[in-house]
Amino acid sequence: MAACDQYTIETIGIPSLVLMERAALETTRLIEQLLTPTQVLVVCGTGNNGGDGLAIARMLHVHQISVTVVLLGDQTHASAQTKKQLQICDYYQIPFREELPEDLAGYDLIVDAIFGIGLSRPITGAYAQVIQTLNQAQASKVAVDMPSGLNANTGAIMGVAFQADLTITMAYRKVGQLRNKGPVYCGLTVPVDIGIYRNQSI
Ligand SMILES: NC(=O)C1=CN([C@@H]2O[C@H](COP(=O)(O)OP(=O)(O)OC[C@H]3O[C@@H](n4cnc5c(N)ncnc54)[C@H](O)[C@@H]3O)[C@@H](O)[C@H]2O)[C@@H](O)CC1
Ligand SMILES: [K+]
Repeated sequence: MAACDQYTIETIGIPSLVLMERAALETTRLIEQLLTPTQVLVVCGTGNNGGDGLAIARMLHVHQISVTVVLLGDQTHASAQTKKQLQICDYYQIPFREELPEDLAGYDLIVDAIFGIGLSRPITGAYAQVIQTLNQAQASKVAVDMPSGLNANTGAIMGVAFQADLTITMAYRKVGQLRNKGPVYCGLTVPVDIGIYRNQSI
């Protein structure tokens, strides 16, 4: 998948931010159609999966759906696209918090945009605690691209993983969604077309 992203961005020339906007548009559309949420908690990391989450939060906000954004990690280390999405959220005066709200009972939807296919090591510490707390909430749960903590290649749990009801995944299903713990942690998996394509050699 990373090779397909790279090919689309570097060889075909579609900018990364365009793909992110398409990912967020498709995800927001499905969330609104399938779940009609009213109070949404969007939990973001600082990689591009988090950038998807920030764009989704902004699109829900523009559609007058109440959103709370939690940004985990050091935003000075955020990817370029995620920094851009933070600036756009600033324009819309969408505030973000660095920790989960005490009480999650008021949310009818939680969106997991902490880690996607860039997860590279087991999840520990504050990230692990956040995921465990989210898993206990009553709200519906949507994962952006991958449930955070699920290995995209193997379907193994990397310490802890977000337990999704619905996973909206970009372009193609990942191997890890179909193997091992993948089906259990993804819930229903829906691939969406965001303009990423593979060439014959990938
Ligand atoms: N490349 C692109 O242009 C696109 C990417 N997209 C999204 O971007 C995601 C991939 O983005 P990235 O490659 O930035 O990766 P992620 O956003 O999945 O995560 C990468 C970040 O997490 C950190 N990290 C990894 N494992 C960790 C752990 N266990 N504990 C703490 N930090 C950890 C890494 O150091 C890095 O900063 C996709 O899953 C998809 O959601 C989409 O927006 C479509 C376009
Ligand atoms: K995720």
